[in-house]
Amino acid sequence: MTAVREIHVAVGVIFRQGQVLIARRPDHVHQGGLLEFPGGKVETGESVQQALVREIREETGLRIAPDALEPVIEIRHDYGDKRVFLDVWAASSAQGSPEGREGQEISWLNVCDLADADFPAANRPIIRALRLPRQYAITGIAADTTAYLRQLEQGLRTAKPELCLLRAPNLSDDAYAQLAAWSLEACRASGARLLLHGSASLLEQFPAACGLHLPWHEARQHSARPVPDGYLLAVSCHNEQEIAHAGLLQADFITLGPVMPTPSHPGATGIGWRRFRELVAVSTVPVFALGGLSLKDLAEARGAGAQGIAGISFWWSSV
Ligand SMILES: Nc1nc2c([nH]c(=O)n2[C@H]2C[C@H](O)[C@@H](COP(=O)(O)OP(=O)(O)OP(=O)(O)O)O2)c(=O)[nH]1
Ligand SMILES: [Mg+2]
Repeated sequence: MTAVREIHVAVGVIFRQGQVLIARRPDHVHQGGLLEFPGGKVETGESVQQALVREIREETGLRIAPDALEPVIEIRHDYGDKRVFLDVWAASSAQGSPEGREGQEISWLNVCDLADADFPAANRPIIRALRLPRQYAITGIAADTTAYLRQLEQGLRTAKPELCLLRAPNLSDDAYAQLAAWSLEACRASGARLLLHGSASLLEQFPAACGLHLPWHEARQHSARPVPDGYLLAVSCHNEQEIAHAGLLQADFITLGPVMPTPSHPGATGIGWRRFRELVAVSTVPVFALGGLSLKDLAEARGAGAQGIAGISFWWSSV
């Protein structure tokens, strides 16, 4: 049997005033009746940007400039009857008023109102990516609890991270729980979302947390998503097999690294950007680059297909 050819699809997330343009696929086509981001197949000889400009024009009448496109995520998905490579780009300055030029219904929706079940299955990670920021701020060490809380509040105030992880692997469960209670309060007050790090039972103890980040030794013990969809689920991954497992668990995102050598994992050499890019390509969920990175590395990370960068040093001063 010959393998089914993968279809390269240019997908456009068009933003206007905080909303995104959504169309309904005609009933008779593949994945018909479901909602979609406008776009279509990349034709021979076209770049993905050229294809997107053309498809958006044909389907909606909107004009977008190819150099205003920003990469969002790349997704490979096998529908059984079709294999697609969704090459997803965002545009925030489309010209004109959109119309469904192929007779399709179109509308502007808020990202928080996009429901997985209304879209083709391959779209789940696109929706996840649109809800995630470019930085994932991980707590570092501090001399004692007072210093930790002072550092957390200072980091929240100055770097204003939207998404944080309370990582303190050397603490006892009780000490971690105490820090979690305080940190949740500090994050709530500053509008940041906080994930807790450890086992799934943490969310039963702290239902007000925004999600759970599983270290690999916890993730490997699960064979299905251990938290409800309303929470974020993150997994620490280091290789292809772990990335596949995170996909199976329907993680909302993963961290992957260390990309560069880092003081928090002494002895581990970085995988480097080339290997990082190869591993991102096999992930079916958004990926944050982790390990020895600073904000200067964000462009490199995004160029390698990452959602953004994760780390300690860009928001946490060392003691
Ligand atoms: N445009 C678009 N296609 C998607 C999304 N999600 C998803 O799985 N797909 C799949 C469905 C199709 O198999 C493929 C895109 O095909 P398409 O029907 O848009 O292609 P096209 O505009 O070139 O249409 P046609 O000229 O071949 O009729 O990608 C999405 O959000 N937007
Ligand atoms: Mg199309």
